[in-house]
Amino acid sequence: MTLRAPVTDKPKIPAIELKQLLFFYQAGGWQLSLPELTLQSGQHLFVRGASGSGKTTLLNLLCGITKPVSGELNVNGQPLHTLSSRARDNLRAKHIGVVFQQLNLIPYLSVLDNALLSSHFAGIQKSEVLPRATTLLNRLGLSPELWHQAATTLSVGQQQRVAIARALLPKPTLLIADEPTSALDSDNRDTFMRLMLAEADSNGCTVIFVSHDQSLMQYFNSYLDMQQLAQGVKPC
Ligand SMILES: Nc1ncnc2c1ncn2[C@@H]1O[C@H](COP(=O)(O)OP(=O)(O)OP(=O)(O)O)[C@@H](O)[C@H]1O
Repeated sequence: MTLRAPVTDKPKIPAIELKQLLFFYQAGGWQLSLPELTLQSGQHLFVRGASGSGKTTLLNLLCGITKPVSGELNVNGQPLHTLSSRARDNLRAKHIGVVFQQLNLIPYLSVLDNALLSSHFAGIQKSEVLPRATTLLNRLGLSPELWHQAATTLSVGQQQRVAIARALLPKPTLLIADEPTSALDSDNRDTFMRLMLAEADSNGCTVIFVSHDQSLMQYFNSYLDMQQLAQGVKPC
């Protein structure tokens, strides 16, 4: 008789797990010290904090642009604190969508080509991603007559939507967004937030969203400010 092992649910790997994380730009200067944070896959976290409290620094660490001075930082089970810069870039290209305040659109590329750029870096064929790109641009309110214009001819609010489309197209497991709604009016902001989070949810994507705008907290299932994070408070 063969005895089968009982069927058990695989333990889920947290989307983010950080422990005793320390980062500084120069020794003796400002430092970011975070005792603990765990985010489950699919969680949507809103992070707020005063100017200069380290929000952008934290996002740079989470997406592997910078590396902690000490401590552990695991993203989808990958130990970012041990990976080389190239391995972190690779992980970001394949699994992390990023929208920064500066947007970083390529000025001479069209709206469509800017949106497709992330998929190119993730190694996804254009023919495979094109139908999803056009659907997503439409859903974000960017109509076909805009797709072949240079991205920088668009309003800042439209450019923010191109940047979100670019971040979401390769179906990342983690979306990191730094003030992406700052140039939108309240109607467009509401549409944008709902679309971004619905799109993220449809792929089970974890979201970390940083903003000064406390009214956006209503869209999130968990919340932290930088001060609480520095004290090791768990998201509520
Ligand atoms: N490249 C850098 N070199 C040295 N110090 C830096 C650098 N970038 C940021 N800092 C410092 O690190 C601290 C945190 O900056 P950070 O940009 O992370 O804050 P923030 O909360 O995102 O601010 P804001 O809301 O104004 O964008 C600040 O004191 C800032 O001066």
